[in-house]
Amino acid sequence: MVDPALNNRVMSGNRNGNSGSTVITNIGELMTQDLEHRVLKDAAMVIEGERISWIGAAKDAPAADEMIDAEGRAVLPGWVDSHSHLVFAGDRTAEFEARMAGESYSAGGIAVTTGATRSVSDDELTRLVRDRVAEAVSQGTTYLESKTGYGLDVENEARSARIAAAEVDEVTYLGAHLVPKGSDPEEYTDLVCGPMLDAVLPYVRWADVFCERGAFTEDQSRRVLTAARDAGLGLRVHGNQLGEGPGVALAVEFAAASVDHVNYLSDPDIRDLAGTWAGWDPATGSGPRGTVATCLPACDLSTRQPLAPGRELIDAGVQIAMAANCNPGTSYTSSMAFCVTTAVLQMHLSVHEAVRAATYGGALALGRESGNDVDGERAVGSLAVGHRADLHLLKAPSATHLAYRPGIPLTHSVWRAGVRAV
Ligand SMILES: N=CN[C@@H](CCC(=O)O)C(=O)O
Ligand SMILES: [Zn+2]
Repeated sequence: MVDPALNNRVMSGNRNGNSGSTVITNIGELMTQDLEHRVLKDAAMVIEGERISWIGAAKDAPAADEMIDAEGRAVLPGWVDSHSHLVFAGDRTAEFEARMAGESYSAGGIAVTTGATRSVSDDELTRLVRDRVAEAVSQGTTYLESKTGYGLDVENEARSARIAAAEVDEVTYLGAHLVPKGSDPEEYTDLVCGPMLDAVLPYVRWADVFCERGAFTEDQSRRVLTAARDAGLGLRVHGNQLGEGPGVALAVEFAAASVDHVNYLSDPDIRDLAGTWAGWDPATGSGPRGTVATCLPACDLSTRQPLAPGRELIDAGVQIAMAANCNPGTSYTSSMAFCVTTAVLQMHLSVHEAVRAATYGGALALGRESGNDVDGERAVGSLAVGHRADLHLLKAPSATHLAYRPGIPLTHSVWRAGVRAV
């Protein structure tokens, strides 16, 4: 059961609202996803306020105000879901049914959701987003990004950004999701780069563009990325989802934090992405961060696209993230566990690699990883002293059960910024 009050963006203290300490002991497997990739057996950890203050062997655990016996269960970092589109109303069941009957996905369906989203009140849209965040948290997600992109005019994009900013951890401006019917593509791109960008700026940290046939061309995408960069936003790109195209190359050119989907990659795309990580040291997390390739396996299955080549990307030296891409068109799920299961069973990642992509990788895509405590906020996506206490206890002795027991809801309990959320 999720306490809706726990969905607030900034939280501190424990369930009782004080800043006492809690030791979680008798942890069967503690998968830290820290820089050393430590996986501890018979472990314990201590939470103080919103942070982790101690990690080690259960036998050495210090005393604390409260003691929780994990009874041999596994503990991992809460999921960091770095790609979602939560600000929407309505659903697209009919489109999904048609797709399962053989239709292919096209960007045009975004217009259906835009109409439904514009038609609901602020209160209703807020409730819908809040419910989706609660659903994600109940499955172990503790840090969540959402895009705008179903407003597609100045007023509705600003409204989406404002609502998202109150409900999720990171907001990405996606006015460049679809050219609305009846609009001239160049004039609409001007709007995205001008008045719409100005209107969303107070609420967003990132900007994105859907660079794909049926959405935005390479030139239009370049204009959007340039305007967003000049406005001080971090960048990401929806790229190479429906076919090979310029998305990855643009993301690399603009040093974007991530390029997402990445289903159709040429050899040069993979080589260029790997090149962005050449100066970064994975052992210390220092050096210039490259462009994360974000894989969205639930979306790939729901749109019947080939799964993103996560194995090849990792082998080439690219840092990857895994995200649920919750949205009504291509991936109506917030289940990160489903993505991890698919990554292991179908994309040939090890359990450790899949969990890493869904925790540390997401944090890397959002610039919130270890050693990068920007704006005074604590690192997320890995468990180490000083990091935000975002924990996911499984109803299982090891993370391997996520793949070994597909479809079984394995979330036992969740802490978000030191607060028991589930
Ligand atoms: N591909 C672009 N945007 C979303 C889907 C949007 C929609 O069809 O509603 C995605 O990430 O899959
Ligand atoms: Zn998306």
